[in-house]
Amino acid sequence: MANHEIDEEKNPAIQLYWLIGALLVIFFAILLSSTLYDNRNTGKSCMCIQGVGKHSSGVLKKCCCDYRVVSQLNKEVLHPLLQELVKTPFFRYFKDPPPDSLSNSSIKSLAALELSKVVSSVASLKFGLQDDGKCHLRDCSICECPEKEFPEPFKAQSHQYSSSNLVCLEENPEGTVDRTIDSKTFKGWVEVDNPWTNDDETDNAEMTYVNLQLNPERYTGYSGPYAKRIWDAIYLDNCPQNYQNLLNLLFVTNLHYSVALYNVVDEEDLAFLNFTTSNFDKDLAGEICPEKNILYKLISGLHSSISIHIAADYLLDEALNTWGRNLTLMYDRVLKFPDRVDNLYFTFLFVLRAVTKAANYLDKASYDTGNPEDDLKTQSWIEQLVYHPKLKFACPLPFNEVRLWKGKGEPDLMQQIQKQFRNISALMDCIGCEKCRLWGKLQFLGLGTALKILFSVNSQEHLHKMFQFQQNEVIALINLLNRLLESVMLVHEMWPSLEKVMGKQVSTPSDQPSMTGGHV
Ligand SMILES: Cc1cc2nc3c(=O)[nH]c(=O)nc-3n(C[C@H](O)[C@H](O)[C@H](O)COP(=O)(O)OP(=O)(O)OC[C@H]3O[C@@H](n4cnc5c(N)ncnc54)[C@H](O)[C@@H]3O)c2cc1C
Repeated sequence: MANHEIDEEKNPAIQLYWLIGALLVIFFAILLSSTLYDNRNTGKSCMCIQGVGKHSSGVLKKCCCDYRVVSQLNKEVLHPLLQELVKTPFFRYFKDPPPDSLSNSSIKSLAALELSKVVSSVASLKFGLQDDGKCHLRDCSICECPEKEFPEPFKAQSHQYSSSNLVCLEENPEGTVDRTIDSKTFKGWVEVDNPWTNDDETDNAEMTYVNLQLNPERYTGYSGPYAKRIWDAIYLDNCPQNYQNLLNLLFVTNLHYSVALYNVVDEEDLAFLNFTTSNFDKDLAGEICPEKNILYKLISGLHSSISIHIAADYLLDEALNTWGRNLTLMYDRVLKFPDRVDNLYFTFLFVLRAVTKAANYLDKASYDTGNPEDDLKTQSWIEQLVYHPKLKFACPLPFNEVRLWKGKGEPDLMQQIQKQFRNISALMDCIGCEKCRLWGKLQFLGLGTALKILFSVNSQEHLHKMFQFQQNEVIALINLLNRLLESVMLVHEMWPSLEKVMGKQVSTPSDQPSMTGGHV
């Protein structure tokens, strides 16, 4: 018996088992301690992806900051700072091509969509997706404003538009735009390509500046099958392999177009078509491309934000030109859908994380508009925004991107998703309403910039090289953050009155704090 025990101890196989056992114990100990460390740093384990689409009960499930924290931070820190920032000369001008240069880029967008793979000619594609501009309000268009309004560094050195080219497309004060051509970039801003967007800022000599403060994102009257068609195409492009659906969409949109033009389809067919298109998003979000869920959430969150801004500044009475809040619209389009509210928060936290991750770069960047007093203020507000102690303490990691892109074949997936997002950005040129196109382009560029910051392919190896931005990208990023923040605050603010108006529970987190201030 004793001999047998000694034999066992000497048996190399048994010794190996012991060794493996010991290693496993060490491995689990390390795992446990790293999880505890993670939780200590972030308050909870942050994945921010899986649970957000489900109905929330007070927190953004598996997310790093709950609704209450987000709400407090917004009110006390982010809202005051962002409202100042977006009014500064640096952040209020966005570089945008004039409408008459869009026909080429629309064709480019369509080419970018690779629809040529499924249909034979670009011309028929153009017919399929180019918009009719069913935007019956003058408020849809933007208008040009005098060159003297611009900071010196923004002014073109050559190729300026003559005053006869400065056609005022509408007379109301909200629509003023300056289309002076910019041929001078800011000192320190580099012209690098953003792999996430279709941004052709570098090669378009016809770019002009638009004053965002004079062109608020609001109701424009752009609606009907044409607007929906763009959204459908955006959601559809979330899943590039799905060419059959793409084909279906083309078929459907062409039929919509035919219906509008020639009335060639009867009511029953139209009901079928509407049913088909309204189900695209659900299909795409859920069953067909679950791995692209994050992109879907970002787009859906942005869609919610746009809808909230439309409802918040709505033309209530066209005859009397009365503008105000349309609570029913806000409820019908966003608040009665828990996933749309969650996606809005998700997108907001995602963009907030991107801004804080790029803190070092943003803090050191040049905000030169030729007016040292303004520029110093801009610099100081940016510094406060990205390093605010309350933000660092309460919500240190609004979104944890580190755990993404770890699987096999992820570089390919990343490139595939980048391409999809570029295609989506390119679709903005197909929007038939000028003001919607402006805000659409800006916000998708902002989202592309956030994606570039968080998911740059080179982020691990070349951290110091990673953050290089075009001026327009930074302007878009900060303005997008402000738009999303305003939407989140509006949702909080509107809850009590919406419950009264609707007479029922709206889709809100159950621990919703009562928000009174923070008018957006
Ligand atoms: C990029 C872009 C910018 C626009 N900007 C403006 C603007 O500034 N002012 C303006 O008045 N109009 C704007 N529009 C038009 C506006 O967004 C709507 O399309 C229009 O008001 C008609 O709304 P709707 O109720 O038919 O639904 P839409 O908002 O067109 O939605 C289409 C379909 O998408 C799905 N859907 C809706 N919301 C979500 C969501 N959050 N997540 C997932 N799926 C969703 C639903 O199935 C819905 O039927 C813009 C359109 C686009 C594409």
